[in-house]
Amino acid sequence: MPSLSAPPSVTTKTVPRPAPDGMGNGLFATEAIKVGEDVLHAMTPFVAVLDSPRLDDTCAACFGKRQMEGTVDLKACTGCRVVKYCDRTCQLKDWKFSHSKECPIYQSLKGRVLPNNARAILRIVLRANHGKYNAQELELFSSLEMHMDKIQENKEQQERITLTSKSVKEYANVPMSVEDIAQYAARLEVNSFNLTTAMYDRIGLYMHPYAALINHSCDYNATVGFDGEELYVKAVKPINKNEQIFISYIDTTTPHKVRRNELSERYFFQCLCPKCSKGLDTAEDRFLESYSFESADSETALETAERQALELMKKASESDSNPAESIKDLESALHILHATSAWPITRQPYASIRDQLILSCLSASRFSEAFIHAAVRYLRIDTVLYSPAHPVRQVHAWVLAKLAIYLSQSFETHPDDPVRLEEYQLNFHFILCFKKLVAGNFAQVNREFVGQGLDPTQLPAQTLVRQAWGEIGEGGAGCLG
Ligand SMILES: C[S@@+](CC[C@H](N)C(=O)[O-])C[C@H]1O[C@@H](n2cnc3c(N)ncnc32)[C@H](O)[C@@H]1O
Repeated sequence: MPSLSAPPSVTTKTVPRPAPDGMGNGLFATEAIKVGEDVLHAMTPFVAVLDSPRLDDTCAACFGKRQMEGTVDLKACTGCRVVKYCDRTCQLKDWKFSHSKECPIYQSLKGRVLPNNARAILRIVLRANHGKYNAQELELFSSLEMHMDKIQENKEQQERITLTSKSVKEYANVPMSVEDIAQYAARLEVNSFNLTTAMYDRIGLYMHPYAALINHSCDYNATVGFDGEELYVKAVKPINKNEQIFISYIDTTTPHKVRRNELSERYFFQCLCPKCSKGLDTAEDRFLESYSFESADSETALETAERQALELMKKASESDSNPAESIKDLESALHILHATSAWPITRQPYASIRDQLILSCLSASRFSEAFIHAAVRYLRIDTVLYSPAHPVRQVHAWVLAKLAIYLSQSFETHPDDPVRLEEYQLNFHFILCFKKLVAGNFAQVNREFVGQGLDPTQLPAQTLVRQAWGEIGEGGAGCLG
């Protein structure tokens, strides 16, 4: 192994070294790290690009950070009209990073927008060929696992990578072979992160060759988050000196079989973490034990329910569906799972359907309903699915607190006022910036409730909401399915 170390733009309490159990290299703690502390902080990405639908509503330089802090009128690049920026500062930054090289290429495509992975590979190729990476960054990148042998066994994946690499070579017009570009593409597939907002919504892909050294465990001790273009890895469990850092590459709230398939398809390994070693004996899989199979068809009934619920969830997430239609579909999906009498509210896809339903309710200004589902999620679901310090729990806690405050103040006193959703969401975003989130904890949320004179059982005359709190308190959340 070449001597790998963190580039100067990274602050970290880790060191890379070979990891056990065929994991390749990994990162190990150089000192004890407390819950909530930074494991790693990278100031800039090796490459980061927005997903195509986000090009229109998110700044391609700060990735929405400035939009969270106040109203920003995004302006399209006058050259290519593909990317948008908050202002000249953001534009100049991206121009220097690599847009000066890619802008003429985008222009030549005459309105056709390359998919996100092609845009990312193009950026890496252009930057590498113009000497914009230092030797240390390139050495780290070249050391990363790419599983070329496995990719070559998969005809579809191989063809996709070759096709993208050929196009990138043609557009970039650089003295690099298609094979070398294909290696960049393969490394990107295995090593990129989902770039997310502070609300953990995916907006693009992000690659950092030092952070990419972190291996996966479904029983992880750290999580990744973003503040604009900065990447943070925070401890969600106490980490001892010399202990390996683990994050989760996938949604670990899904059953064992789903996790195993996702990890082997995209990352080519079998997870041997403590959670996977338990096989079916975990909260995600144990639910069938209490289900009495009366006939051979019973298991099929559960599978049918799951399929129908997933279909409705997919339909609801299609970009052109209006929020009221989505709410109907998502409620039907919840009812299908609830009607099996065997599906705990913590088992996927129940939890994800509810997450989506909360977003649809907010988009449709149906805040009482959003509140009820947010309360069930915070009190009954997150406590099972996530460790107490997990940032997702903090995002959900803030959403709940803000909804409670909103419902108790504005909603009650001005029932006829049209709700200005933009303002409302902006307010959310402002509060939910990543640094604040991870520094926060549940006591803070509770203090906010109390500080606002809010006892959830004493909320104003919102019968539905008060009733829901009562039901949750009595452990009756299942009836909200
Ligand atoms: C993002 S890279 C992590 C860094 C990698 N270990 C390396 O040396 O380049 C992902 C790859 O690491 C390996 N890996 C990560 N977590 C693993 C685990 N829990 N068990 C086995 N291999 C793992 C797999 O080869 C996977 O495709």
